[in-house]
Amino acid sequence: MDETAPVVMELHNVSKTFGEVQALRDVNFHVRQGEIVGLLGDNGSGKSTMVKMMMGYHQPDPGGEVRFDDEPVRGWSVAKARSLGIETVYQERALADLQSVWRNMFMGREPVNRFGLLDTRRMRREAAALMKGHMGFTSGAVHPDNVVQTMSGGEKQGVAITRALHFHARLVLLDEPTMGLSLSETQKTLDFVRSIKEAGHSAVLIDHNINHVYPVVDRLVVLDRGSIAGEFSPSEITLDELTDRLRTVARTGQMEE
Ligand SMILES: Nc1ncnc2c1ncn2[C@@H]1O[C@H](COP(=O)(O)OP(=O)(O)OP(=O)(O)O)[C@@H](O)[C@H]1O
Repeated sequence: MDETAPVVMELHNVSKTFGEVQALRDVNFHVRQGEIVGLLGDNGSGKSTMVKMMMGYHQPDPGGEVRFDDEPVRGWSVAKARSLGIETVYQERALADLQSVWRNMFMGREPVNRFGLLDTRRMRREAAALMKGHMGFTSGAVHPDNVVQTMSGGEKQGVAITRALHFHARLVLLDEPTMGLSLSETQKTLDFVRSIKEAGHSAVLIDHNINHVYPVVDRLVVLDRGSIAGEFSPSEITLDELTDRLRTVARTGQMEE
C-alpha cells in the first residue's frame, strides 16, 4: 500500500456514547485513497458504530471530528456523506426491498429526460447493461424490473456494489457483506471489494470471518471495547498469528500478552 496516498476519510478523537454505553472511545482512524481497511473485533466492540459514524448516521460526541479530504466536515449527516461519495453496502439494509433493481440503482440520482421527467427507459437500459457488466448476470434470471425482495442475498449485494461502482463512490463501507451468502456469492462479493481498489477507490470492510477479510485488505484494524487495540498489514502477520492475537485481545484486551 502506498503510504503517501492522500487520506480520504479520518476520524479524529471520535467517541460515541449511548446513555451508559461508550461504544467508541477516542478513536483515531483513517482510510487512504485506494486502500481497503478491515475492521475486526468481538461482538459489541464498536465496529458497526464506527461504520455508521463514517456513513453520517451518527455524529461524534463533542471533541471528536470527522474529516474528509483533509478538511473537517460540518453538518455531518447521511446526505452529506452521500454527497461526498460515501456509499454503504449492507446485506439487508442497503436496498429498498419492494422496489425494482433499476429503481434501486438510481435512487436519489435519477436521470431526467428533456421534459424534466424521470427517464425510466434510460434507467432500465443502463441497469441492464450494468448488471451484465459489473455483476456478470448473463443468465437472464435477473431482470432490471425484478423486485429486490425476490433476489438472493448475493444478487442484492451485487446491486448495492454495482451502484457504488457506477456512481464512482470514493469510499465504500461494507458491514458484514458476506453474511448468509453461499461460497460462490461470497467469492463474488470479495472480488467486488477488490475491484473497488482496482478502480482507485477505498473501502472499509467488516466481516466476522477473518478468512474473508485477510486476503482482500491492505490494513487490519482491531477494535476492543470501543478503542483501537492494534493495527496490522497482512504482509506483517500470518493468518494463524492474527487468529492467535485476536483470541488474546478477546481475553485480555491487549494485542499481546
Ligand atoms: N443506538 C444504540 N443505542 C444504544 N447502544 C448502542 C447503540 N448502537 C450500539 N450500541 C452499543 O454500543 C456497543 C457497540 O456496538 P456495535 O454495534 O458498534 O458493535 P459491533 O462491534 O458492530 O458488534 P457486532 O459484531 O455484534 O455487530 C454495544 O454495546 C452496543 O450495544
